[in-house]
Amino acid sequence: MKQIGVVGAGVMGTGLAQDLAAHGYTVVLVDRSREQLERAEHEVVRYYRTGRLFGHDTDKYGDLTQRVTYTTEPADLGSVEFLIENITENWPLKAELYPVLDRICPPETVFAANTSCIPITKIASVTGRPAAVLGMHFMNPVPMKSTVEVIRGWHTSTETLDTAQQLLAGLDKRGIVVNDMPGFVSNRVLMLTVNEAIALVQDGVAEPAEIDDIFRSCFGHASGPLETADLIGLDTILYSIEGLYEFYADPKYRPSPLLKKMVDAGLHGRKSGRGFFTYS
Ligand SMILES: NC(=O)c1ccc[n+]([C@@H]2O[C@H](COP(=O)([O-])OP(=O)(O)OC[C@H]3O[C@@H](n4cnc5c(N)ncnc54)[C@H](O)[C@@H]3O)[C@@H](O)[C@H]2O)c1
Repeated sequence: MKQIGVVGAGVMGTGLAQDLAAHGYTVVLVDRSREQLERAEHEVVRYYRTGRLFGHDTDKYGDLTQRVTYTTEPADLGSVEFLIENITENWPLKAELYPVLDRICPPETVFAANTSCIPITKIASVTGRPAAVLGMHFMNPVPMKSTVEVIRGWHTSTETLDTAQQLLAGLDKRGIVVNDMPGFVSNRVLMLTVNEAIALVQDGVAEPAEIDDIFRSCFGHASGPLETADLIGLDTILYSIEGLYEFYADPKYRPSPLLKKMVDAGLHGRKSGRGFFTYS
């Protein structure tokens, strides 16, 4: 497996392109926004130059920047052997995209959905290859994280899971396989925690820095829920929690009004320069 398609050049798609290229894969990176592709290219070049500072051998296979193609044309995915989809966490958008990918890619191409919460079985249902669809929930930032939550949809075949594990091995990562339900393991728990942390800010119980400090200092977590939310993107958090609310029809997933207000105000976290904290 050498050529990998990556659809969506946002936070996750860019991280994947960096990591795949650094491990010798050739990447076709697709986004509908030219501006996002330009931003992604800038980040890939920056990673090539600075990755070594974080102990990453970005030069192991030569110049990784030469192995990424940037395009707005899904038709350029016609010969990829494996595809990882990372577009906005929005079901209508994904439901429109997958049938297009299904027509373009060879029937044996595996489709891995890097979604936070959308059920894999639902994604597979809009393709003609449900056995070749699985979830691969990569963690952010992709090049820094060694473990991936792998999701087995209703129809996902053993061959598809094996192919995905092979790709992960090529990235020096390990997959933990779980069954399919909205939010899987990680985000069914994390989204509730983040949402409740936002409710604490809304209720004036504590400042964001104090909430995160409690998680880091008292529980020994590597980061607090609000800095994690900023890293993920508050828009992605809102889409995810709205998805869980809808899929489970359970009021425990009701998004915090403060989260909705911040997203409306354009405070999308680290990627927009401001969320619960400010970034330069
Ligand atoms: N941010 C995280 O920490 C994180 C972690 C794991 C998984 N995810 C999941 O990964 C996916 C992407 O998240 P992100 O944070 O990178 O989002 P993002 O908002 O940073 O990027 C999404 C990208 O998708 C593009 N896009 C939207 N519709 C498209 C289409 N039809 N065709 C091509 N490109 C399209 C947008 O232009 C944008 O560049 C989501 O499903 C999210 O839930 C996110």
